[in-house]
Amino acid sequence: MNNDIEKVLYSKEDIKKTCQKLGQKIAKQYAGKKPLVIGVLKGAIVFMTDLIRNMDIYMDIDFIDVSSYGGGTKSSGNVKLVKDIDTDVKGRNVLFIEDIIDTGRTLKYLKNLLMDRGANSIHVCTLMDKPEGRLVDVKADYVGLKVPNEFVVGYGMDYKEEYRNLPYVGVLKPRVYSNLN
Ligand SMILES: O=P(O)(O)OC[C@H]1O[C@H](OP(=O)(O)OP(=O)(O)O)[C@H](O)[C@@H]1O
Ligand code: HPA
Ligand SMILES: [Mg+2]
Repeated sequence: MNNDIEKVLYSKEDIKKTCQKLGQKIAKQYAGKKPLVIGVLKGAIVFMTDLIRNMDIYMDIDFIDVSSYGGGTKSSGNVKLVKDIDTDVKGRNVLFIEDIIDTGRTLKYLKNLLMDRGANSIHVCTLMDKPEGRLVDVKADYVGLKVPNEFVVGYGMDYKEEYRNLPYVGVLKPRVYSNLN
């Protein structure tokens, strides 16, 4: 896998520091509020497990699975709900955990969904933000690191379902996309 990477954008150490900083900041703001922390599958799994271990507060966790990239590098434009949460969100303070916000379509869909179900507040924490990719107007409340307008993989993020287990975030070599080895 390492051999498929052209450049590393953020190292394991960069990400570790970011998780500590974000976790402590969020914990301060949610102290006493017992948030419902919702991980957006599959990309957010790695980040969420590191982030919540840096938050010394009571919380509930749940997961929602949505998909719009179908494994490729372009958003289909259609956000598909694959698995819903099990928790009733009425009156809850919800914090979504995302790996990346790119076009913003996924986040817009998720915010609308829970607003309609009567959540008290909805905030979003993303490890990566790609502002130049934005096609709909949404912002995260907590942003870890910015990425340029390139397709990135690792630390939860995939290309064709692979590379999620890389401990850093990077860009793939062009030959990976052309399937040449
Ligand atoms: O801002 P957007 O353009 O909507 O892109 C961001 C979303 O796309 C990716 O999910 P994907 O649909 O690839 O599913 P996955 O997490 O299972 O890989 C990523 O994990 C975010 O949830
Ligand atoms: O740059 C990206 N990489 C992986 N998954 C993604 N989903 C949206 N943007 C990206
Ligand atoms: Mg994906």
